[in-house]
Amino acid sequence: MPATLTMSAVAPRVAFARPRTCRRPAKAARLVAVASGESSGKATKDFKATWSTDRSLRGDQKVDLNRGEKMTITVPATSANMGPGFDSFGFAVDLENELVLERGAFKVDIIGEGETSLPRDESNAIIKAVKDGYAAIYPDEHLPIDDIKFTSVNRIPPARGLGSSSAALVAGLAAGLALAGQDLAKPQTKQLLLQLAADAEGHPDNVAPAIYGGFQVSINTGKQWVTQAIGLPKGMQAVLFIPEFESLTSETRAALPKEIPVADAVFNISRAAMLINSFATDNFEALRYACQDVIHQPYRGAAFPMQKMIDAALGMGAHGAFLSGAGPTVLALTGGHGSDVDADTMATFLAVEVADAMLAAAKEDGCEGRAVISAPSTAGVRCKKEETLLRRMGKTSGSVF
Ligand SMILES: Nc1ncnc2c1ncn2[C@@H]1O[C@H](COP(=O)(O)OP(=O)(O)O)[C@@H](O)[C@H]1O
Ligand SMILES: N[C@@H](CCOP(=O)(O)O)C(=O)O
Repeated sequence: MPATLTMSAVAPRVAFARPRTCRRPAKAARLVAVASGESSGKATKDFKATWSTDRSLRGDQKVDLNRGEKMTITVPATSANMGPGFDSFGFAVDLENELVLERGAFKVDIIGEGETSLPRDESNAIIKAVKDGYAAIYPDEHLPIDDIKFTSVNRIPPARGLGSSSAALVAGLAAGLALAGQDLAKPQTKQLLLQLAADAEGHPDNVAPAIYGGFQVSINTGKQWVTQAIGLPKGMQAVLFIPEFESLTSETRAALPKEIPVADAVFNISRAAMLINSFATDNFEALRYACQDVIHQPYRGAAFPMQKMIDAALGMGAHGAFLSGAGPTVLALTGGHGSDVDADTMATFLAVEVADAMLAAAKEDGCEGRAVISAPSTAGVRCKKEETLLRRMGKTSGSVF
Protein backbone atom coordinates (compact mmCIF):
# COMPACT_ATOMS: atom_id res chain seq x y z
CA MET A 1 0.00 0.00 0.00
CA PRO A 2 1.37 3.44 -0.84
CA ALA A 3 1.85 5.73 2.11
CA THR A 4 -0.65 8.26 0.81
CA LEU A 5 -1.98 10.43 3.56
CA THR A 6 -5.48 11.43 2.64
CA MET A 7 -6.97 14.44 4.26
CA SER A 8 -9.22 12.47 6.57
CA ALA A 9 -7.88 14.49 9.51
CA VAL A 10 -9.51 17.54 7.98
CA ALA A 11 -12.61 15.74 6.77
CA PRO A 12 -15.10 18.50 7.62
CA ARG A 13 -13.16 20.93 5.42
CA VAL A 14 -12.79 18.38 2.63
CA ALA A 15 -16.40 17.30 2.46
CA PHE A 16 -17.98 20.66 1.88
CA ALA A 17 -21.45 20.87 0.40
CA ARG A 18 -21.86 21.80 -3.25
CA PRO A 19 -22.17 25.62 -3.10
CA ARG A 20 -22.39 26.17 -6.84
CA THR A 21 -22.25 23.93 -9.85
CA CYS A 22 -18.76 23.26 -11.08
CA ARG A 23 -18.48 24.48 -14.65
CA ARG A 24 -17.19 21.33 -16.30
CA PRO A 25 -19.72 21.20 -19.17
CA ALA A 26 -18.95 24.79 -20.15
CA LYS A 27 -15.27 23.91 -20.19
CA ALA A 28 -15.75 21.05 -22.62
CA ALA A 29 -17.91 23.16 -24.90
CA ARG A 30 -15.45 26.06 -24.91
CA LEU A 31 -12.43 23.90 -25.55
CA VAL A 32 -14.07 21.92 -28.31
CA ALA A 33 -15.01 25.18 -29.97
CA VAL A 34 -11.34 26.14 -30.46
CA ALA A 35 -10.31 22.69 -31.68
CA SER A 36 -8.79 22.68 -35.14
CA GLY A 37 -10.42 19.49 -36.24
CA GLU A 38 -7.60 17.08 -35.51
CA SER A 39 -9.11 15.27 -32.60
CA SER A 40 -6.39 12.70 -32.04
CA GLY A 41 -4.54 12.85 -28.76
CA LYS A 42 -1.66 10.98 -30.33
CA ALA A 43 1.70 12.22 -31.54
CA THR A 44 2.07 13.31 -35.12
CA LYS A 45 3.38 10.64 -37.47
CA ASP A 46 6.89 12.04 -37.85
CA PHE A 47 7.25 12.06 -34.08
CA LYS A 48 6.38 8.39 -33.77
CA ALA A 49 9.35 6.26 -32.87
CA THR A 50 10.67 3.79 -35.38
CA TRP A 51 11.93 0.64 -33.76
CA SER A 52 11.60 -3.04 -34.34
CA THR A 53 11.05 -5.90 -31.96
CA ASP A 54 14.28 -7.77 -31.56
CA ARG A 55 13.44 -11.44 -31.79
CA SER A 56 16.36 -12.20 -29.51
CA LEU A 57 14.28 -10.59 -26.78
CA ARG A 58 12.03 -13.64 -26.74
CA GLY A 59 12.17 -15.27 -23.34
CA ASP A 60 13.35 -18.84 -23.03
CA GLN A 61 10.13 -19.66 -21.34
CA LYS A 62 6.68 -18.13 -21.30
CA VAL A 63 5.19 -17.51 -17.88
CA ASP A 64 3.55 -20.70 -16.75
CA LEU A 65 0.44 -19.33 -15.07
CA ASN A 66 -0.54 -22.45 -13.17
CA ARG A 67 -3.76 -23.01 -11.38
CA GLY A 68 -3.35 -21.49 -7.96
CA GLU A 69 -0.59 -19.11 -8.99
CA LYS A 70 -1.01 -15.44 -9.57
CA MET A 71 0.98 -12.64 -11.14
CA THR A 72 0.62 -9.10 -9.81
CA ILE A 73 1.70 -6.04 -11.76
CA THR A 74 1.98 -2.84 -9.70
CA VAL A 75 2.13 0.53 -11.45
CA PRO A 76 2.20 4.11 -10.08
CA ALA A 77 0.16 7.20 -10.85
CA THR A 78 2.11 9.92 -12.64
CA SER A 79 1.97 13.68 -12.87
CA ALA A 80 3.02 14.89 -16.32
CA ASN A 81 4.14 18.28 -17.68
CA MET A 82 4.96 19.87 -14.28
CA GLY A 83 3.97 23.18 -15.83
CA PRO A 84 6.38 24.01 -18.69
CA GLY A 85 7.59 20.49 -19.59
CA PHE A 86 4.67 19.65 -21.88
CA ASP A 87 4.93 16.08 -23.23
CA SER A 88 8.36 15.61 -21.65
CA PHE A 89 8.47 15.95 -17.83
CA GLY A 90 6.70 13.63 -15.43
CA PHE A 91 7.13 11.98 -12.06
CA ALA A 92 5.68 8.95 -10.32
CA VAL A 93 3.35 9.48 -7.37
CA ASP A 94 2.96 7.07 -4.46
CA LEU A 95 -0.56 6.11 -5.47
CA GLU A 96 -0.60 2.72 -7.17
CA ASN A 97 -2.85 0.38 -9.15
CA GLU A 98 -2.49 -3.39 -9.13
CA LEU A 99 -3.37 -5.84 -11.85
CA VAL A 100 -3.69 -9.47 -10.77
CA LEU A 101 -3.71 -12.31 -13.31
CA GLU A 102 -4.81 -15.80 -12.32
CA ARG A 103 -5.81 -18.89 -14.21
CA GLY A 104 -9.58 -19.04 -14.61
CA ALA A 105 -12.41 -18.31 -17.03
CA PHE A 106 -12.02 -14.86 -18.63
CA LYS A 107 -13.33 -12.20 -16.28
CA VAL A 108 -12.39 -8.63 -15.42
CA ASP A 109 -13.01 -7.70 -11.81
CA ILE A 110 -12.59 -4.02 -10.99
CA ILE A 111 -12.16 -2.86 -7.42
CA GLY A 112 -11.89 0.78 -6.37
CA GLU A 113 -11.65 3.80 -8.69
CA GLY A 114 -13.69 3.43 -11.87
CA GLU A 115 -15.47 0.29 -10.66
CA THR A 116 -18.83 1.60 -11.82
CA SER A 117 -17.65 3.08 -15.12
CA LEU A 118 -14.73 1.09 -16.58
CA PRO A 119 -15.59 -1.76 -18.96
CA ARG A 120 -15.36 -5.36 -17.78
CA ASP A 121 -14.92 -6.92 -21.22
CA GLU A 122 -12.18 -7.02 -23.83
CA SER A 123 -12.70 -3.34 -24.58
CA ASN A 124 -11.00 -2.56 -21.26
CA ALA A 125 -7.73 -0.70 -22.03
CA ILE A 126 -5.76 -3.08 -19.82
CA ILE A 127 -6.92 -6.20 -21.66
CA LYS A 128 -6.10 -4.67 -25.03
CA ALA A 129 -2.63 -3.77 -23.76
CA VAL A 130 -2.03 -7.30 -22.39
CA LYS A 131 -2.67 -8.67 -25.89
CA ASP A 132 -0.43 -6.00 -27.45
CA GLY A 133 2.41 -6.72 -25.01
CA TYR A 134 2.25 -10.43 -25.78
CA ALA A 135 2.01 -9.79 -29.53
CA ALA A 136 5.16 -7.65 -29.39
CA ILE A 137 7.09 -10.84 -28.65
CA TYR A 138 4.88 -13.44 -30.37
CA PRO A 139 3.12 -11.59 -33.21
CA ASP A 140 1.83 -14.78 -34.79
CA GLU A 141 0.42 -16.38 -31.68
CA HIS A 142 -2.92 -16.05 -29.98
CA LEU A 143 -2.80 -15.26 -26.25
CA PRO A 144 -5.27 -17.62 -24.54
CA ILE A 145 -7.08 -14.75 -22.85
CA ASP A 146 -10.16 -16.93 -22.25
CA ASP A 147 -8.20 -18.77 -19.58
CA ILE A 148 -7.13 -15.73 -17.60
CA LYS A 149 -9.00 -13.96 -14.83
CA PHE A 150 -8.01 -10.33 -14.31
CA THR A 151 -8.51 -8.30 -11.16
CA SER A 152 -7.86 -4.59 -11.42
CA VAL A 153 -7.34 -2.86 -8.07
CA ASN A 154 -7.56 0.84 -8.84
CA ARG A 155 -6.39 3.65 -6.59
CA ILE A 156 -5.67 6.12 -9.41
CA PRO A 157 -8.82 8.11 -10.22
CA PRO A 158 -9.51 7.95 -13.98
CA ALA A 159 -9.51 11.06 -16.15
CA ARG A 160 -8.17 13.45 -13.50
CA GLY A 161 -4.65 14.11 -14.85
CA LEU A 162 -2.87 11.50 -12.75
CA GLY A 163 -1.90 9.19 -15.59
CA SER A 164 -4.63 6.56 -15.15
CA SER A 165 -4.62 5.70 -18.86
CA SER A 166 -0.83 5.33 -18.89
CA ALA A 167 -0.98 3.17 -15.77
CA ALA A 168 -3.56 0.93 -17.48
CA LEU A 169 -1.44 0.79 -20.63
CA VAL A 170 1.84 0.10 -18.83
CA ALA A 171 0.30 -2.51 -16.52
CA GLY A 172 -1.33 -4.32 -19.44
CA LEU A 173 1.75 -4.23 -21.69
CA ALA A 174 3.95 -5.36 -18.78
CA ALA A 175 1.60 -8.29 -18.08
CA GLY A 176 1.63 -9.28 -21.77
CA LEU A 177 5.42 -9.12 -21.91
CA ALA A 178 5.69 -11.15 -18.70
CA LEU A 179 3.30 -13.79 -20.08
CA ALA A 180 5.59 -13.93 -23.12
CA GLY A 181 8.54 -14.70 -20.87
CA GLN A 182 10.11 -11.25 -20.51
CA ASP A 183 11.71 -10.32 -17.21
CA LEU A 184 10.48 -6.85 -16.26
CA ALA A 185 13.44 -6.34 -13.97
CA LYS A 186 15.78 -6.37 -16.99
CA PRO A 187 16.75 -3.02 -18.57
CA GLN A 188 16.10 -4.32 -22.09
CA THR A 189 12.54 -5.33 -21.17
CA LYS A 190 11.90 -1.88 -19.68
CA GLN A 191 13.38 -0.27 -22.79
CA LEU A 192 11.02 -2.29 -24.99
CA LEU A 193 8.10 -1.46 -22.68
CA LEU A 194 8.93 2.26 -22.97
CA GLN A 195 8.91 2.07 -26.79
CA LEU A 196 5.61 0.17 -26.87
CA ALA A 197 3.90 2.37 -24.28
CA ALA A 198 5.09 5.75 -25.62
CA ASP A 199 4.19 4.73 -29.19
CA ALA A 200 0.70 3.77 -28.04
CA GLU A 201 0.18 6.85 -25.85
CA GLY A 202 1.80 9.26 -28.30
CA HIS A 203 3.80 11.07 -25.60
CA PRO A 204 6.30 9.68 -23.08
CA ASP A 205 5.83 11.94 -20.04
CA ASN A 206 3.45 9.63 -18.14
CA VAL A 207 4.64 6.23 -19.31
CA ALA A 208 8.35 6.88 -18.60
CA PRO A 209 7.89 7.52 -14.85
CA ALA A 210 5.19 4.81 -14.71
CA ILE A 211 7.88 2.38 -15.93
CA TYR A 212 11.03 3.72 -14.26
CA GLY A 213 9.63 5.64 -11.27
CA GLY A 214 10.99 8.98 -10.06
CA PHE A 215 11.17 12.19 -12.11
CA GLN A 216 11.82 11.47 -15.79
CA VAL A 217 12.63 13.81 -18.67
CA SER A 218 11.93 12.13 -21.99
CA ILE A 219 12.57 12.87 -25.63
CA ASN A 220 12.12 11.24 -29.00
CA THR A 221 15.34 11.00 -31.02
CA GLY A 222 13.48 10.32 -34.25
CA LYS A 223 14.36 6.66 -33.88
CA GLN A 224 13.21 5.91 -30.38
CA TRP A 225 12.03 7.23 -27.04
CA VAL A 226 14.75 8.02 -24.54
CA THR A 227 14.31 8.96 -20.89
CA GLN A 228 16.60 10.25 -18.16
CA ALA A 229 16.05 10.34 -14.40
CA ILE A 230 16.31 13.65 -12.55
CA GLY A 231 17.04 13.53 -8.81
CA LEU A 232 14.17 14.06 -6.40
CA PRO A 233 14.87 15.68 -3.04
CA LYS A 234 14.23 13.68 0.12
CA GLY A 235 11.01 14.60 1.85
CA MET A 236 9.32 16.31 -1.08
CA GLN A 237 5.53 16.19 -0.94
CA ALA A 238 2.94 16.52 -3.68
CA VAL A 239 -0.28 18.10 -2.46
CA LEU A 240 -3.11 17.18 -4.84
CA PHE A 241 -6.48 18.78 -5.30
CA ILE A 242 -8.47 16.19 -7.26
CA PRO A 243 -11.72 17.66 -8.61
CA GLU A 244 -14.79 15.46 -8.68
CA PHE A 245 -15.39 16.03 -12.38
CA GLU A 246 -13.59 14.00 -15.00
CA SER A 247 -11.77 15.44 -18.00
CA LEU A 248 -10.56 13.24 -20.85
CA THR A 249 -7.01 13.98 -21.95
CA SER A 250 -7.88 13.25 -25.58
CA GLU A 251 -10.52 16.01 -25.51
CA THR A 252 -8.51 18.77 -23.84
CA ARG A 253 -5.44 17.82 -25.89
CA ALA A 254 -7.30 18.09 -29.18
CA ALA A 255 -8.44 21.55 -28.14
CA LEU A 256 -4.93 22.98 -27.72
CA PRO A 257 -3.64 25.36 -30.42
CA LYS A 258 -1.61 23.58 -33.08
CA GLU A 259 0.91 26.42 -33.28
CA ILE A 260 2.42 28.64 -30.60
CA PRO A 261 4.14 32.03 -30.84
CA VAL A 262 7.95 32.06 -30.41
CA ALA A 263 7.54 34.20 -27.28
CA ASP A 264 5.45 31.42 -25.70
CA ALA A 265 8.06 28.82 -26.66
CA VAL A 266 10.76 30.98 -25.02
CA PHE A 267 8.58 31.39 -21.92
CA ASN A 268 8.26 27.60 -21.53
CA ILE A 269 11.80 26.60 -22.56
CA SER A 270 13.42 29.01 -20.09
CA ARG A 271 11.18 27.86 -17.24
CA ALA A 272 11.64 24.17 -18.07
CA ALA A 273 15.43 24.65 -17.90
CA MET A 274 15.14 26.49 -14.60
CA LEU A 275 12.87 23.76 -13.21
CA ILE A 276 15.49 21.10 -13.95
CA ASN A 277 18.22 23.27 -12.41
CA SER A 278 16.07 23.73 -9.28
CA PHE A 279 15.91 19.98 -8.82
CA ALA A 280 19.59 19.54 -9.71
CA THR A 281 20.63 22.06 -7.05
CA ASP A 282 17.89 21.35 -4.47
CA ASN A 283 17.06 25.05 -4.57
CA PHE A 284 13.32 25.57 -4.81
CA GLU A 285 13.12 29.37 -4.64
CA ALA A 286 12.69 29.66 -8.40
CA LEU A 287 10.00 26.99 -8.67
CA ARG A 288 7.08 29.40 -8.31
CA TYR A 289 8.20 30.83 -11.66
CA ALA A 290 9.79 27.70 -13.11
CA CYS A 291 6.47 25.78 -12.86
CA GLN A 292 4.64 28.33 -14.99
CA ASP A 293 3.28 27.47 -18.42
CA VAL A 294 1.59 29.31 -21.26
CA ILE A 295 1.11 26.58 -23.86
CA HIS A 296 -1.49 24.28 -22.30
CA GLN A 297 -2.60 25.34 -18.82
CA PRO A 298 -4.40 28.56 -19.83
CA TYR A 299 -6.63 26.56 -22.23
CA ARG A 300 -7.31 23.70 -19.85
CA GLY A 301 -7.70 25.73 -16.69
CA ALA A 302 -9.96 28.47 -17.99
CA ALA A 303 -13.24 26.85 -16.97
CA PHE A 304 -12.45 25.91 -13.38
CA PRO A 305 -10.49 27.66 -10.62
CA MET A 306 -7.10 26.19 -11.59
CA GLN A 307 -5.18 29.46 -11.35
CA LYS A 308 -6.91 30.38 -8.09
CA MET A 309 -5.79 27.09 -6.57
CA ILE A 310 -2.24 27.57 -7.85
CA ASP A 311 -2.13 31.09 -6.39
CA ALA A 312 -3.60 29.87 -3.09
CA ALA A 313 -0.98 27.12 -2.81
CA LEU A 314 1.87 29.55 -3.58
CA GLY A 315 0.42 32.06 -1.12
CA MET A 316 0.53 29.41 1.60
CA GLY A 317 4.20 28.65 0.88
CA ALA A 318 4.23 25.84 -1.70
CA HIS A 319 7.41 25.91 -3.81
CA GLY A 320 5.50 25.67 -7.07
CA ALA A 321 2.14 24.50 -8.37
CA PHE A 322 0.75 23.38 -11.73
CA LEU A 323 -1.96 21.48 -13.53
CA SER A 324 -1.17 17.78 -13.22
CA GLY A 325 -1.05 16.30 -16.73
CA ALA A 326 -4.05 17.44 -18.70
CA GLY A 327 -5.91 18.11 -15.44
CA PRO A 328 -8.16 18.75 -13.75
CA THR A 329 -5.99 17.80 -10.73
CA VAL A 330 -3.87 20.68 -9.46
CA LEU A 331 -0.59 19.73 -7.78
CA ALA A 332 1.53 21.78 -5.37
CA LEU A 333 5.08 20.84 -4.33
CA THR A 334 6.09 21.26 -0.69
CA GLY A 335 8.85 19.96 1.61
CA GLY A 336 11.97 18.44 0.14
CA HIS A 337 14.46 20.00 2.52
CA GLY A 338 16.04 16.66 3.24
CA SER A 339 13.95 15.81 6.27
CA ASP A 340 11.95 12.66 6.79
CA VAL A 341 8.37 13.86 6.32
CA ASP A 342 6.98 11.21 8.66
CA ALA A 343 9.09 12.56 11.50
CA ASP A 344 8.99 16.22 10.47
CA THR A 345 5.60 17.38 11.66
CA MET A 346 6.26 20.93 10.42
CA ALA A 347 6.55 19.66 6.83
CA THR A 348 3.24 17.82 7.19
CA PHE A 349 1.64 20.83 8.89
CA LEU A 350 2.64 23.05 5.96
CA ALA A 351 1.39 20.53 3.41
CA VAL A 352 -1.98 20.44 5.20
CA GLU A 353 -2.06 24.26 5.17
CA VAL A 354 -1.45 24.24 1.41
CA ALA A 355 -4.16 21.59 0.92
CA ASP A 356 -6.62 23.67 2.95
CA ALA A 357 -5.81 26.78 0.91
CA MET A 358 -6.45 24.89 -2.33
CA LEU A 359 -9.70 23.45 -0.97
CA ALA A 360 -10.88 26.92 0.05
CA ALA A 361 -10.05 28.37 -3.38
CA ALA A 362 -11.91 25.56 -5.13
CA LYS A 363 -14.87 25.91 -2.80
CA GLU A 364 -15.18 29.63 -3.53
CA ASP A 365 -15.87 28.77 -7.18
CA GLY A 366 -18.05 25.77 -6.41
CA CYS A 367 -15.56 23.18 -7.59
CA GLU A 368 -15.99 20.03 -5.56
CA GLY A 369 -13.09 17.74 -4.94
CA ARG A 370 -10.75 16.20 -2.42
CA ALA A 371 -7.26 16.94 -1.24
CA VAL A 372 -4.63 14.24 -0.91
CA ILE A 373 -1.12 14.67 0.41
CA SER A 374 1.09 12.33 -1.56
CA ALA A 375 4.75 12.16 -2.47
CA PRO A 376 6.89 11.55 -5.52
CA SER A 377 7.86 7.90 -5.67
CA THR A 378 10.97 6.20 -6.99
CA ALA A 379 9.07 2.99 -7.73
CA GLY A 380 8.03 2.21 -11.29
CA VAL A 381 6.17 -0.79 -12.66
CA ARG A 382 7.02 -4.19 -11.20
CA CYS A 383 5.86 -7.76 -11.44
CA LYS A 384 5.49 -10.33 -8.68
CA LYS A 385 4.59 -13.96 -9.22
CA GLU A 386 3.40 -15.92 -6.25
CA GLU A 387 1.62 -19.07 -5.23
CA THR A 388 -1.75 -18.76 -3.61
CA LEU A 389 -2.58 -20.65 -0.42
CA LEU A 390 -4.54 -23.23 -2.45
CA ARG A 391 -1.50 -23.89 -4.58
CA ARG A 392 0.74 -24.25 -1.55
CA MET A 393 -1.73 -26.77 -0.13
CA GLY A 394 -1.48 -28.74 -3.38
CA LYS A 395 -5.18 -28.36 -4.16
CA THR A 396 -4.77 -27.12 -7.74
CA SER A 397 -3.00 -28.18 -10.90
CA GLY A 398 -2.70 -27.42 -14.63
CA SER A 399 -1.29 -24.46 -16.50
CA VAL A 400 -2.49 -21.93 -19.05
CA PHE A 401 0.23 -22.51 -21.60
N1 LIG B 1 -7.71 1.26 -14.34
C1 LIG B 1 -8.11 1.39 -15.61
N2 LIG B 1 -8.49 0.30 -16.30
C2 LIG B 1 -8.88 0.41 -17.60
N3 LIG B 1 -8.93 1.57 -18.28
C3 LIG B 1 -8.56 2.68 -17.62
C4 LIG B 1 -8.14 2.65 -16.27
N4 LIG B 1 -7.85 3.90 -15.88
C5 LIG B 1 -8.08 4.69 -16.95
N5 LIG B 1 -8.51 3.97 -18.00
C6 LIG B 1 -8.87 4.47 -19.35
O1 LIG B 1 -8.27 5.73 -19.51
C7 LIG B 1 -9.28 6.75 -19.69
C8 LIG B 1 -8.84 8.02 -19.04
O2 LIG B 1 -7.68 8.44 -19.69
P1 LIG B 1 -7.24 9.95 -19.69
O3 LIG B 1 -8.34 10.81 -20.21
O4 LIG B 1 -5.93 10.01 -20.40
O5 LIG B 1 -7.07 10.32 -18.17
P2 LIG B 1 -5.80 10.34 -17.21
O6 LIG B 1 -5.42 11.75 -17.14
O7 LIG B 1 -6.28 9.81 -15.91
O8 LIG B 1 -4.75 9.47 -17.84
C9 LIG B 1 -10.53 6.14 -19.09
O9 LIG B 1 -11.69 6.72 -19.65
C10 LIG B 1 -10.36 4.68 -19.46
O10 LIG B 1 -10.71 4.47 -20.81
N1 LIG C 1 1.47 15.73 -21.87
C1 LIG C 1 0.15 15.18 -21.76
C2 LIG C 1 -0.02 14.60 -20.37
C3 LIG C 1 -1.38 13.97 -20.11
O1 LIG C 1 -1.40 13.47 -18.79
P1 LIG C 1 -2.71 12.83 -18.15
O2 LIG C 1 -2.30 12.30 -16.83
O3 LIG C 1 -3.73 13.91 -18.06
O4 LIG C 1 -3.15 11.74 -19.10
C4 LIG C 1 -0.87 16.28 -22.01
O5 LIG C 1 -0.70 17.35 -21.42
O6 LIG C 1 -1.80 16.07 -22.81
